[in-house]
Amino acid sequence: MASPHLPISSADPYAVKSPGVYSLEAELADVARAQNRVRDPLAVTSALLYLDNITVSFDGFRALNALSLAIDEAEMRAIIGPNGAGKTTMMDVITGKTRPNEGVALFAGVNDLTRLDEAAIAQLGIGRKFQTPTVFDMHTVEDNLLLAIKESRAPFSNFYWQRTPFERERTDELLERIRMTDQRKRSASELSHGQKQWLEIGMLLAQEPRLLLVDEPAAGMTDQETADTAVLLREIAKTRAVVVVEHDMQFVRDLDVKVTVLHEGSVLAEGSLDQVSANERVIEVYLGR
Ligand SMILES: Nc1ncnc2c1ncn2[C@@H]1O[C@H](COP(=O)(O)OP(=O)(O)OP(=O)(O)O)[C@@H](O)[C@H]1O
Repeated sequence: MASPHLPISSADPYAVKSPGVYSLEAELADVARAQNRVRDPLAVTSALLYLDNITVSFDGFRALNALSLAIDEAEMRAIIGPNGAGKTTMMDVITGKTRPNEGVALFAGVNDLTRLDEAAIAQLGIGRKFQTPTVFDMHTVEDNLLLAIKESRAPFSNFYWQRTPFERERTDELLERIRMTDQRKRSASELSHGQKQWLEIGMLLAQEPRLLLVDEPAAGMTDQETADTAVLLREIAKTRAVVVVEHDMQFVRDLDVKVTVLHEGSVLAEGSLDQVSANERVIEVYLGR
């Protein structure tokens, strides 16, 4: 497996360049350091996310059955598979919502996800986007982002609408990244379904996750929104890992990334969409139906 881990050198990309002087870069460097983003020399794997032999049983039924999967830094992976294949359960294991009965789940080679709670895992830099957008409808687009920025910096603190220079710059940057600068003053309640999804992705990016888990982003989107979402996720995956669970094959094709097919709680096939689409077992259990 390729190991595009981050460099550890005197030219530390996360170094604070001018201590004492405000800069967005320096603020983000603190986030990276807090998430221990420079590769730990004790890491047992170069993969950012490493699942090995994960089994989850519900009353004897194996929702995950010896599942093994590795995701590299800044890799985007699409996960497909029939209903009940175990996709959601896998996301639940990664985020600490479900404890596996067996197996290894490591983040950044050192963090044992099976021993951490959901809050600690989020703090490590794993963000999860559920299928239904959860934005604050009564607030504007930019205030939704501001709330997420404030929450990521001082969880559970009192909320003040006044913005610091960091928050102003960060809001602008996130608006640009999700291509919603021209929508900033609109109430979230007026947005289309697709725009709400992008806004929520922006809110997750406010936490600077190293790994973003995205559950069926294309569901309910127009064709244009679906195509735009693929472009957005590809852009995001240049700087962080993204795992996308999706049923929409045109969307998966647009993502143009390695695909993992799950079936009955295990990996059935991996490869490009063309490769897995030609796999007879995959056709039999999923694509050909
Ligand atoms: N809490 C639970 N208790 C019992 N069975 C469960 C539980 N959660 C999931 N399952 C079962 O585990 C299997 C895997 O479910 P999961 O939701 O992970 O599949 P999925 O691939 O996400 O499916 P879908 O595409 O329909 O969302 C299913 O058979 C489901 O019924």
